[in-house]
Amino acid sequence: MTSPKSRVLRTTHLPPVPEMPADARTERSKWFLCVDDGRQWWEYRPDAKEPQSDLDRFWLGQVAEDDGTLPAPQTVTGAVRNSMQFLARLQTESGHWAGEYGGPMFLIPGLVIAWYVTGRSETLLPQAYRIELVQYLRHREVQPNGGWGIHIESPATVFGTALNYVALRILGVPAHDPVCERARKVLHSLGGATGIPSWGKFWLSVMNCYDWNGLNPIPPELWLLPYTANPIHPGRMWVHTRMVYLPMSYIYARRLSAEAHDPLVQALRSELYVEPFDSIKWSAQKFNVCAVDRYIPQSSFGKLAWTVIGMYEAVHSTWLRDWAVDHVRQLCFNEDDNTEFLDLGPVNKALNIIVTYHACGADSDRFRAHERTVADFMWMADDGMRMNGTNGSQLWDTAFIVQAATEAQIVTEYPDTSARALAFLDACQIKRDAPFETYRQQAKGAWPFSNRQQSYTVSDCTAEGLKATLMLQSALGSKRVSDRRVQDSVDVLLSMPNRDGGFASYEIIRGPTWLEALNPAEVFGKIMIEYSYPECTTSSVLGLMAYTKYINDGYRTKEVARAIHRAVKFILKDQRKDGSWYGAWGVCFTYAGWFAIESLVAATGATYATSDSLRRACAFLVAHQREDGGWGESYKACEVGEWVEHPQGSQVVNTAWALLALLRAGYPDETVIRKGVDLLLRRQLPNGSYRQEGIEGVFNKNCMISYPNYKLYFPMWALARYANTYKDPKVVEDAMRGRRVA
Ligand SMILES: CC(C)=CCC[C@@H](C)[C@H]1CC[C@@]2(C)C3=C(CC[C@]12C)[C@@]1(C)CC[C@H](O)C(C)(C)[C@@H]1CC3
Repeated sequence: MTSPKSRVLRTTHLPPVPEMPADARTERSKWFLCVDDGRQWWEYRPDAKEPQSDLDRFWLGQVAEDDGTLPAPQTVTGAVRNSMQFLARLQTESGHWAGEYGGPMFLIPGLVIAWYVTGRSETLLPQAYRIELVQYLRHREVQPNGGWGIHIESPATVFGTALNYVALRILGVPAHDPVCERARKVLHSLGGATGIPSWGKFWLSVMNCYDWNGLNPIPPELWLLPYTANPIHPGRMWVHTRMVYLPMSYIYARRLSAEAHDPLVQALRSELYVEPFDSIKWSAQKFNVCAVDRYIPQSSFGKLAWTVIGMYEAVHSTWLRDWAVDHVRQLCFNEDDNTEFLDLGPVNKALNIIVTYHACGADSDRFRAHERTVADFMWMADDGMRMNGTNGSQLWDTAFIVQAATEAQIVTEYPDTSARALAFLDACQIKRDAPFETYRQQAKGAWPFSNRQQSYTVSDCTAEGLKATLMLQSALGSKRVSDRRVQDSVDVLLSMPNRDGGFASYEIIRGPTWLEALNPAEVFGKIMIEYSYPECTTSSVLGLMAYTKYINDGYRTKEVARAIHRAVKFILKDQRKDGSWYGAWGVCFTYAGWFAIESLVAATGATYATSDSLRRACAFLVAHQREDGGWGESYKACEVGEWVEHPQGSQVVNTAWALLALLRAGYPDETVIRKGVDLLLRRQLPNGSYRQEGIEGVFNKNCMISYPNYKLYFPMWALARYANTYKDPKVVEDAMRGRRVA
């Protein structure tokens, strides 16, 4: 099969998208979360008579904070029980905990553009979804001036504003709607869409309201180079980067764009810029990125390299390009086939939809399979519908809930919940390696971040899945995951240590650090290759230790011991002078500090009394405790790499991480710890849950991502650890005074 050569994505033969009325809403009581074997998606059933589940109602903001069903806790364990009671209400029939996973503000536009240029299928984005996507974008406008940022807490940027503006217009919001008027004003004040970062230049080009000549090339030929001894083969890049640039290179090579005479395209061309579209010098825009957007400074080496690649683009051979495009198309298909069309993440999902449409057509089975799996990424909540950062965080949340409940010694009090969770952990383990080539790490034996179908190995998810399984099997006295399968997961973990002893996210580090200078995505840091992270390293250490503790059948014993030893060395080396660790995946120092301390204590037997590293780590945390007993970090800490106080004060999630860390380290001053515990007790709602506070997670240093389930289980975990350490102390009255009531 060879790829079609046409460049036009035909859009004008379809009826125009009707105008979306400003008051378009769906009925909150008619949304239902469906699950099947770890998959999850929201359905709108306007005629439904059946009641929603607690889970549906919770995410739609309909669960009372005080429904009078739980006793006010008298002991810390009582507060733990209330948390667990609430969590048990939210478990899905699949056994996993589902949740929202929004935050990034550049995902919806890609999908909406893909929807527009591939035939506007009702299956891909049903009307109810489109209404709620618009609601979400309205809700998430930056206050007070309008526009959108790169994530929900970010100030407005060109990237967020231009792309979401296009999304709204595609979805039928007219240019004169106040939300669009405000966004245009913001966009124009930032210089208009010529200064949009490269991923935005790409999406606007697909919409044909930016010119492909204003974009640095994305040559598909790179994929034809030999892998061995070649540092620039894309297979050596960080998996997210290569899987995004793969379909981008197909679309770029064929310059796929909507039809220019589409009236919406014409309208957008006149709305997005401060100058007339036809007067823009496109080749001068390649490196034009608005200052508020840019996170990574443009290196001169990078600029030179991209200029050379640009020269190649001007003279490239057609037959080589055709060959490369065919190869790339096959790799996209392989990715789809390996992941049951879920793909690695929301960005390559939207891109692969376009590739599939172009290569196979809208009536093909492949395109249909793509349409059907879009819903896995969409999450409905009280503020409308967003696109999640992955197809869910099923395994991640479930593994932590299980571990928190195990430490709280309450899994046997919840036999059904626990049995279902174990069934999910069992089903979620990946049972085979990816059958089709896309340069993947071993997958057989791994646990993924979301579900088995998506099938990507992640080091720490494997370890957390393994730990949770072994703990739960032991607590329940039931064995669903055989020792052989546990050995498979040990194999995965042992395939992952880097030369520095640390563990990266999806794969070992495959490329040289200087590749980072070629990072074409100006808004993300550290994306070209993998890096060792203290969080992933800690989870991996603890996973291997759990294996030794619970199974200990002599399998690869020496290698396990060596991997643990080297990993600990990495963690010690990664500690900063001030005693902290920088968190790459959570906000920020409380997150990484908690992880690092866990593995140092577990693997070395270090105590506060014996270890200088632990003492410094604790001193760092204690120095940042706030007056009210809690800890609160702003997401800005991730951007700047230094502690930044949260403007709204203490956050329950940061407080829980700091407490888990101090308790694990054996920090000797109980009053410090108790003050933090009291803050968690005060903030717990009568139904056992907590209110949503600031954003919890991060990726690539500059984009934040929500982990709303964290507030439901990390406080519970910290309270359980406190109760275990201090023999279930009473909830003192002071702590409960001022407790929040709905
Ligand atoms: C730049 C692009 C492609 C954007 C799409 C978003 C993805 C890159 C993000 C969204 C969720 C995300 C932060 C995630 C991770 C990597 C990057 C992801 C997939 C990992 C798996 C890395 C390892 C981490 O320890 C942890 C498991 C917490 C996260 C989970 C989510």
